[in-house]
Amino acid sequence: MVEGEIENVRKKYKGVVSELEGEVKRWEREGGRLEGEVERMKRELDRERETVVSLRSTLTDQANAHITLSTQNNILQSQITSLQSSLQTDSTTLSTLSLSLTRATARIKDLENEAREAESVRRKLHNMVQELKGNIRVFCRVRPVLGLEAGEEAEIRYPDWRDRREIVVESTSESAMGQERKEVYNFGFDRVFEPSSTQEEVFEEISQLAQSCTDGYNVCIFAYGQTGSGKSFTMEGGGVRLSLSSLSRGRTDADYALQTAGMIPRAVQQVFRVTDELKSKGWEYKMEGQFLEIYNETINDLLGKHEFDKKKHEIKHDPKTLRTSITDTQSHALTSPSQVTSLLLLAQSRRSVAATLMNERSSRSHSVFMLRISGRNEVSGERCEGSLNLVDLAGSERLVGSGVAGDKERLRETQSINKSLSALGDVIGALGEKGDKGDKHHIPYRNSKLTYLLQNSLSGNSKTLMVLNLSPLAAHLNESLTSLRFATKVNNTTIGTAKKGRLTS
Ligand SMILES: Nc1ncnc2c1ncn2[C@@H]1O[C@H](COP(=O)(O)OP(=O)(O)OP(=O)(O)O)[C@@H](O)[C@H]1O
Repeated sequence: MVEGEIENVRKKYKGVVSELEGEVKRWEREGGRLEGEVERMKRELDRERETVVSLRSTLTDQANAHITLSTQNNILQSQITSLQSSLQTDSTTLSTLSLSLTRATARIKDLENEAREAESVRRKLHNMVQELKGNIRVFCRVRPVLGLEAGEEAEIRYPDWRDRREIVVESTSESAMGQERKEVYNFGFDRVFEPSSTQEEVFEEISQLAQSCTDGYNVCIFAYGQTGSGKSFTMEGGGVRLSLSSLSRGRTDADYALQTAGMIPRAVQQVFRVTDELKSKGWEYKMEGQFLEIYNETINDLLGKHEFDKKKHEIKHDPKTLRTSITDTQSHALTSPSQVTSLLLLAQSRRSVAATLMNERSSRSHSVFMLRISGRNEVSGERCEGSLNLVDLAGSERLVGSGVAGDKERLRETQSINKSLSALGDVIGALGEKGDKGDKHHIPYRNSKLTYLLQNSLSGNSKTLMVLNLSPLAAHLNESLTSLRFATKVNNTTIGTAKKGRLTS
């Protein structure tokens, strides 16, 4: 029974036991899992410990770096403070300096104005000296070396940089003993223009003179010099003859023509401007112009009705009015500078037509642009008459060599040129002597067409300027010296003080 009882109990608890056994196994598995977990946590803890150690050391490093940086920061801060203070000082100095600069600039402006005024006083005094000296002036202008001529220059110096009145020419020759001999020639004129001088600069010196025709003076401006020395360039300008150098600098024809406009267009422009300004003072002006050429002692009208002037012209001087007229020539009423430009172009084209027909005729003839001006002042009742004659003389070179003697036409041209140029020199010389001998002294105006044509503008009562044009080339040195001597003779002549052709009605 007990056994039965045990068996019953065993049966009764068998399920519980197996359940408990299952529970024990589950707990054993859980224990194993927890042990693994503990193992993993331990490893993790170790890693974290290592991390903490490394972080601590990093922290220490960072703390050290922080200390270094804050030290540097302090140093920089103090540097900034010191820079700021020196900046402050500098900006104060700068303000002082800029104030001094403003004052200095103003002073420079004042001084420049003073210098300009002094220069204009000097110019006026210079002009007064000129007036006292007489009314003939001589300018000398040396043209630049042209492209292909480089390396062929003569030795020419301009030592008088202030007043620009001297020119020194040096020539080297070989003596009979074979020794090199250097000769130095000094010349002085009223003004010397170096090759770099512009047309504007030349006109600045001439403008007062040209303008005086509006005050009733007779003014004569001659360009003298050998062929190719720049006479036409000076009187008429570079015109449409574009130089290669100007093209390469990208200039247009119009720019070049404007910049290189010569004394004739500039003088005409100025006369128109001045007469326009004088309108407000009651003056009314009438202007008329002629353009003549004297070739082989005959006069040709470059502005006549026909392209070729075949007429014979006579020069007439009215002793009462002192007016000069040339029979059968056209006198054009001048109304605007642009109309004058067209007339000049017409004259130029007629000269070049003639030049192609007759071997370089333009350099073998004189051209005379004559502007007559008469003014009337309705308010004051004054009247005045003046004239402006701008003359481009024939090439002054002496023709040597067998070719000329054989060439009849060339010989005749040369004789005509020599005759008229020496007549011009004689007239100027005689005008100089007239001062000593009184009015009865004979002036040989009739010795050439040129001097006879300009008789009334070449008296002691008129203002005369000769612009001597020189070539800069060594090959032309002898010709240049001859020209310089001729111009010196003219320059040493004293002719009377100019008188205005001012009449009172
Ligand atoms: N001041 C200057 N600047 C630039 N070129 C110049 C100057 N003077 C003259 N020339 C140039 O030199 C050359 C000769 O000048 P130009 O024809 O005026 O001489 P000229 O004395 O009138 O000669 P001709 O008696 O043959 O008429 C031209 O090509 C001209 O353009």
